[in-house]
Amino acid sequence: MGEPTRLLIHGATGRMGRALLRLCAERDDCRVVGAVSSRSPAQRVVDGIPHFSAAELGGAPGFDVAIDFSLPGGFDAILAACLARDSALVSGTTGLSEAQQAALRQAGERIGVLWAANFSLGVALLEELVERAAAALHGWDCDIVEMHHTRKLDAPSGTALALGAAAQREGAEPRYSSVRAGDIVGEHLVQFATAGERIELVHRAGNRDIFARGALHAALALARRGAGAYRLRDMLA
Ligand SMILES: NC(=O)C1=CN([C@@H]2O[C@H](COP(=O)(O)OP(=O)(O)OC[C@H]3O[C@@H](n4cnc5c(N)ncnc54)[C@H](OP(=O)(O)O)[C@@H]3O)[C@@H](O)[C@H]2O)C=CC1
Ligand SMILES: O=C(O)C1=N[C@H](C(=O)O)C[C@H](O)C1
Repeated sequence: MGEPTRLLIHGATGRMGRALLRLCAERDDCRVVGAVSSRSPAQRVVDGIPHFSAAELGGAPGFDVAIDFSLPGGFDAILAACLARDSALVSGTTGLSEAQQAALRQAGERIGVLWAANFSLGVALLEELVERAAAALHGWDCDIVEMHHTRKLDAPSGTALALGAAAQREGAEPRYSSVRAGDIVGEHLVQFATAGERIELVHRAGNRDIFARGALHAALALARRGAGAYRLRDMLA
């Protein structure tokens, strides 16, 4: 095995950031060289990992790939930091604006970038199943119901919107419903309905490790690729 891939975790104190730090600590093919969050005190070192606040991002050490699970307000800075250092970026931050998505695609001309609304294997398959069902079910109503914990800020979820794009058919717009309750990690139901029958496709996340493992897999694969705007399915093939 070669040198471990150097990772910067952006959004490190959050629910996803903490899962990533824990999973990285169990592996020897990657090394976290820096952890960034909006408010981490300057020069704090936890378990040997230097933490930086968003304002100190420029002082973080060199890294091969940044993994970003933060908020849209932090996205421009991490993308700029990756461009400035010729480092790759894997992002799972949802609620990005059209302009931020366009900036990410443009960055793909210079560095490797990969954004996904959901890094679980199950949702990657669900998207394909929804595409297939939508292609076969002309004229059926499509409803997407997503449920998440009460701390989630964006609605509909990024995954619901991605599933909606997969379900898009001429003349039939999917409808979205969002539930925010308790500590639900993430559930997505795609229902196709017509007179007398319904099809339901459901994914339920039981913990955040499924997303963190997918993002780590994508980051290590992206480190071996050149510039480009990749999708998660490019890294699963
Ligand atoms: N694609 C996927 O598979 C998944 C995507 N997500 C998405 O990931 C994102 C994070 O989710 P979650 O971990 O639950 O959120 P949390 O609120 O738990 O964590 C957010 C993290 O981002 C940091 N942060 C906030 N603003 C900034 C900023 N301006 N600059 C740098 N860091 C910042 C916070 O730092 P501080 O604590 O200091 O404020 C914190 O570390 C959300 O957009 C969520 O929808 C979540 C799960 C899976
Ligand atoms: O914020 C979350 O928690 C999640 N966000 C993602 C989304 O918006 O789809 C993925 C997952 O459902 C958890």
